[in-house]
Amino acid sequence: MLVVGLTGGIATGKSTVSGLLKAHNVPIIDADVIAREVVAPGTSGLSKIAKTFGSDVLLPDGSLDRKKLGSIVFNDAEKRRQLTEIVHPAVRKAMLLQVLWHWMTGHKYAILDVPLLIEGPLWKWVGLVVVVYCSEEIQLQRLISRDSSTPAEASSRLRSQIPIADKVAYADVVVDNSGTRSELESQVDSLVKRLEKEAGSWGWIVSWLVPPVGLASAVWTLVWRRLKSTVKEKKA
Ligand SMILES: CC(C)(COP(=O)(O)OP(=O)(O)OC[C@H]1O[C@@H](n2cnc3c(N)ncnc32)[C@H](O)[C@@H]1O)[C@@H](O)C(=O)NCCC(=O)NCCS
Ligand SMILES: Nc1ncnc2c1ncn2[C@@H]1O[C@H](COP(=O)(O)OP(=O)(O)OP(=O)(O)O)[C@@H](O)[C@H]1O
Repeated sequence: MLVVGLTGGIATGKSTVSGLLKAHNVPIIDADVIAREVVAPGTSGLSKIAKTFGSDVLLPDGSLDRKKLGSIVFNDAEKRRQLTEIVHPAVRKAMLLQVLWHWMTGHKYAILDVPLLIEGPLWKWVGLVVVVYCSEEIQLQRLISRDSSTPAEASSRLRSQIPIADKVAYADVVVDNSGTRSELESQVDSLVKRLEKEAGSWGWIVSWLVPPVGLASAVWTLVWRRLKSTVKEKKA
């Protein structure tokens, strides 16, 4: 199975692209959704957060005050590291289980929609990296208008990630979302065609029906990816 990493910078349009991919019946595993599930009321994730950041980051109903926690972690790299140390292992485990599920249910490919794919660095473990790009100016404008945030809040979020121009260097496919939504739609249509082609048909059926072939093909993809990532790291 081809596992595709979809990423970008904050507000470059990952969710918009994954919404368009869903309309093509492409299976999506959304890290932002999982990251919310693993800190829902009653989870060990939420208790660890309350222990680390204090009960001030909880709302009266016991759920996470996301705005308050965001204002802490997006202004302090050490606090952000503490939060990711709590949340990311649970997110990675849930994503792996979902990938296995999609493989068992006979999907040729699945998309991992992960905002921090490059920072992770999960990108070394996927077969194809797709980066949704727009300029930093557009990123800021869209972020401010979507979240009704102040320019300062939007900037601190943006600065807590690797700049989008640097992420592009890791991409196998760049989706340029600087233009209109209909321009984006036609790029997504081309992406789906490419995924269908890269995932193959007969080769994929053989790998699925004969698990040792599937395993060998997965190992080969990972070795190839490691070689490619070493070259990219040397260039960066
Ligand atoms: C700090 C939190 C509570 C703020 O919640 P909020 O609802 O305001 O934002 P939301 O979760 O929708 O995230 C919006 C975007 O912020 C960016 N972002 C989120 N966490 C981080 C982080 N640790 N570092 C950099 N950017 C981040 C991503 O681009 C994400 O798509 C939340 O983002 C969080 O729990 N972050 C840690 C988990 C995480 O890393 N999630 C990203 C996917 S694994
Ligand atoms: N081509 C476009 N033209 C105008 N607005 C757009 C376009 N693409 C996306 N948007 C808008 O920009 C905002 C950010 O897009 P989206 O939420 O898809 O980004 P994201 O990368 O998923 O963000 P995050 O990292 O916060 O999850 C949204 O309000 C969306 O409706």
